[in-house]
Amino acid sequence: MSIYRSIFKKDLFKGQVILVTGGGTGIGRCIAHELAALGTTVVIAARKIEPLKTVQDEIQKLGGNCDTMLLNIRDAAMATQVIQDIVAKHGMLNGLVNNAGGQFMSPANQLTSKGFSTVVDLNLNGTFNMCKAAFDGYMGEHGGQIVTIVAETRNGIPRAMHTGAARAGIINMTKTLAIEWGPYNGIRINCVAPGLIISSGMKNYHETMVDLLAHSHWMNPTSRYGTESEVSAAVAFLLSPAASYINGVNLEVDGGSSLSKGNPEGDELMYNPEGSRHPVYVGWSEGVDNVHGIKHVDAPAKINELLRKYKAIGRSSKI
Ligand SMILES: CCCCCCC/C=C/C(=O)SCCNC(=O)CCNC(=O)[C@H](O)C(C)(C)COP(=O)(O)OP(=O)(O)OC[C@H]1O[C@@H](n2cnc3c(N)ncnc32)[C@H](O)[C@@H]1OP(=O)(O)O
Ligand SMILES: NC(=O)C1=CN([C@@H]2O[C@H](COP(=O)(O)OP(=O)(O)OC[C@H]3O[C@@H](n4cnc5c(N)ncnc54)[C@H](OP(=O)(O)O)[C@@H]3O)[C@@H](O)[C@H]2O)C=CC1
Repeated sequence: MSIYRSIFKKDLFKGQVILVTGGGTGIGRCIAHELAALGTTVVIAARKIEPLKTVQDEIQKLGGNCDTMLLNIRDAAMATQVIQDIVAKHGMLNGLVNNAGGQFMSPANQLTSKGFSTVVDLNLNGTFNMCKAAFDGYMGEHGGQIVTIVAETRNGIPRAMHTGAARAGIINMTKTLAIEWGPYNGIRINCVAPGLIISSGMKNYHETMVDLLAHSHWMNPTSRYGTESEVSAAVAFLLSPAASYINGVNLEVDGGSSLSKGNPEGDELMYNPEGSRHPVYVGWSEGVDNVHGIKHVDAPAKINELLRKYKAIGRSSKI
C-alpha cells in the first residue's frame, strides 16, 4: 500500500487534540475542517466567539469533534490559561497550529512606532506566547507538533515591512526551537508560508487593492492564487507522521511566486495572462464520502469569482 493511502486516511489524527488559533475564519477555519475530517479533536481559539461557534457547528454537523476557546495570542497569561484548559478538559495537546495573525498595509515611511510594534507583537510575540505556553503546559513533557503560518519573506514585502520582519523572525525562531526542543520527547516545529490565498483575509484589503489583486492574479508561475485547502494540506502533512523527519523548515505554498523578482521587460513575458494550467485543490470533501471540507470561502466577491473559474481548470484548458 502506498504511504499516502495508509497515512491520509480519515483516522490519521484519531485520538489527537490539535489547537488551531484563528480557527473561526479563512485559512484557520479550513485547517480546522481538514484536521477534524482526519479524526482530530480540534480546538479553535480566537478573540471573537461567534465565528468560532459557527465553525464548531459546521464541524459537529459533519460528525467531527470541535471545541472553542477565547484567546488573544498577544496576552501571554491567556495563552498559558488556554493551554491549561485544553489539557484539563481533553487530557492532551498533540498539535498546535499558529494561524492567527495579520497586519495592515502601510508604506514604511508612514508607519508609526506603535503601528510597527502592534504588528510585531501580534505575529512574532503572539507566536512565541503560544509556542512557550504549549511547551510549558504539555509538549515539553509529552512532545507534539507545531506548525506556524507565516508569509513569503524570501524578498521584501513593500507596504508590509512590519509583517515581513515579524514573519522572518518567526522563521528563525522556528529553526532555533527545532534544535532546542527536538530532543524533548520529539517536538517537531515547522512553518508554512502561503502566497496570496483566496480567503477572508483579503476582505481586510482596501477595495482598490482587491481590484488590483483581481486583475493581477496570473502573475504567478501557476497563473493563479492559492486556495485555503492547499495551505491546509501542507499543514496536515507537516503535522502528520509522513513528515516525521522534517523539522525547522519553512514550506512555501505559493505556486513558486517567491522565486521570482519580476521581469523588467514586462510581466506578460514571464507569466501567462491567458489562464492557468494548474488545477486547484479545494479540499478532500469533493467526491469523497464521510470527510469534511469547505464549501463556502468568505473572500471578496471579485476574488471568489476567480476561485469559481479556477475550479474549472482541467475541465477546460482556459479559465
Ligand atoms: C498584497 C501583498 C500583501 C502581502 C502581505 C503578506 C500576505 C498576508 C496576507 C494576510 O495576512 S491576509 C489578512 C489576514 N488578516 C489581517 O491582516 C487582519 C486585519 N488587520 C487587523 O486586524 C489589524 O490591522 C491588526 C494588525 C491586527 C492591528 O489591530 P489592533 O486592534 O491590535 O491595533 P489597532 O489599535 O487597530 O492599531 C494599533 C496601531 O497600529 C497602527 N495602525 C493600525 N491600523 C493602521 C492602518 N490601517 N494604517 C496605518 N497604521 C495603522 C496605528 O499606529 C495604531 O495606533 P493608533 O494610531 O490607533 O493609536
Ligand atoms: N490570505 C492570504 O493571502 C495570506 C494569509 N496569511 C496569514 O494566514 C493567517 C490566516 O489568514 P486569513 O485566514 O487569510 O485571514 P483572517 O483575517 O480571516 O484570519 C486571521 C485570524 O486570526 C485571528 N486573530 C487575529 N488576531 C488575533 C489575536 N490577537 N489572538 C487570537 N486570534 C487572532 C482572527 O480572529 P479574531 O479576530 O476573532 O481574533 C482571525 O480568525 C494569518 O496569519 C495571515 O496573516 C499569510 C499569507 C497570505
